[in-house]
Amino acid sequence: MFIKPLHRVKEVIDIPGDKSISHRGIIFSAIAQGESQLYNFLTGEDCLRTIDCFQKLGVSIKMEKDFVKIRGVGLRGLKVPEERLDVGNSGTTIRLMSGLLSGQNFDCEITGDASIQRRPMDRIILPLKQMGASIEGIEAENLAPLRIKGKMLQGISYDSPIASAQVKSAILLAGLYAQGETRIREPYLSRNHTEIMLKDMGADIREEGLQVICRPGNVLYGKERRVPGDISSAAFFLVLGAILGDSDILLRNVGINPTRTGSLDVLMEMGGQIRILNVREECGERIGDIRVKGSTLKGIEIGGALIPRLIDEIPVLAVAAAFAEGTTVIKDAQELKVKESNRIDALVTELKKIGVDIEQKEDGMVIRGGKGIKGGKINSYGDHRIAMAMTIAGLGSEEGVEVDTLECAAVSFPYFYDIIERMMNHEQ
Ligand SMILES: O=C(O)C1=C[C@@H](OP(=O)(O)O)[C@@H](O)[C@H](O)C1
Ligand SMILES: C=C(OP(=O)(O)O)C(=O)O
Repeated sequence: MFIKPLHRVKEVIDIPGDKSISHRGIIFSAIAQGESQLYNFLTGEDCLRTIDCFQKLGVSIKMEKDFVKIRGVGLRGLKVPEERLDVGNSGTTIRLMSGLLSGQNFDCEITGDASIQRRPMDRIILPLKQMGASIEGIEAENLAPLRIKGKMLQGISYDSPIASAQVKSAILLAGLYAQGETRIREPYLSRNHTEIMLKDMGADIREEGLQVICRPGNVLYGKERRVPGDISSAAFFLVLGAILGDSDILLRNVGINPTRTGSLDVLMEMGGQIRILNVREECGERIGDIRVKGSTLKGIEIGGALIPRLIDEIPVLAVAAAFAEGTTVIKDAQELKVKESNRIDALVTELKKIGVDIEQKEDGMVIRGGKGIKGGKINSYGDHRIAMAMTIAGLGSEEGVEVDTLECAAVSFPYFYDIIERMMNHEQ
């Protein structure tokens, strides 16, 4: 698709449901007692895969008009699946489910697409084995497909070398089935939706700074909840509004949990005209509307504790940096190499092609901005965040950008290109 340059955008956009919270809504409701209803559930491909896996584990999950209805089977009610579970492109699904499946009283296998089969699983295999799990790569060590044999687990105290909510959540899910207490400590705080939702459903979970403590034994209760809009999806339009001169975009009902708002902090520090309005809380998650106006941006340094708070937004923040006066340094972000694609390689290669002065580093990149983006043809590597970030680059470019595959956006933002087409057809 050819993305033609826009000069300004005035829009009100309802952002689709948060991917992390939608996954957790299915997983925790499946092992709860009673029925749960999830409103504003993200019908992206990743979350549909999570539904499919739990249906194969014997859980009744139905898509109603406005919500997803899950009939919980209780902690011990999952059934042996008749076939291998397939998570598609979703790292969150395979890692969280591996923790859950390790503590069942049956064996099963789980896999995903080519990208999932390249992503590291040792980060969960190692701590889960310490808990007594039996989990191994079937074709290659520490890679999916995985064979998981249900075992009696023991609680552990684990110092995670990386700040990863997927690792933390896998261990907490195993901890629900373990004997004794489970503790996880991470170097920086990663998103805490698991802690918030499990607590809200009745689990004995405590957060103490960078440490989470889980005690088994409590029953989880199903309930009705509304999934906040995904700030990782909102970020594409935050950047678009900021880089296009006379723009004014209002994004409604966006999750602004402080463990997720790194992109807001960064864009504001860069000079972005951003206001957060109508802040409220639902089921422990903070929600607000975000308004962004055309801004004059300046380069900054992004690293350390900020990284887990904006990890999925780095592709589009790199686009913002191309429009910012001065230098932007992104460091401590080596995790980007093990996402759906190697996002450091992808960003540096593709942004260079469309005229950005960008230098690759081992743990990130340096962008000398202020010259904007010229245009050209890019490769998205089938990675949803790269395709959408390059689309925003195209809208802000001088000559337009040809983006190769658009289908991958459906992984996390199913109607992204409907919004983009509408904007291009009605240049305001
Ligand atoms: O737990 C989650 O829902 C997620 C955690 C992050 O991954 P890591 O835990 O690997 O950092 C993030 O990149 C991913 O999109 C979703
Ligand atoms: C990394 C991502 O997701 P996952 O790890 O669930 O595949 C993402 O959505 O950018």
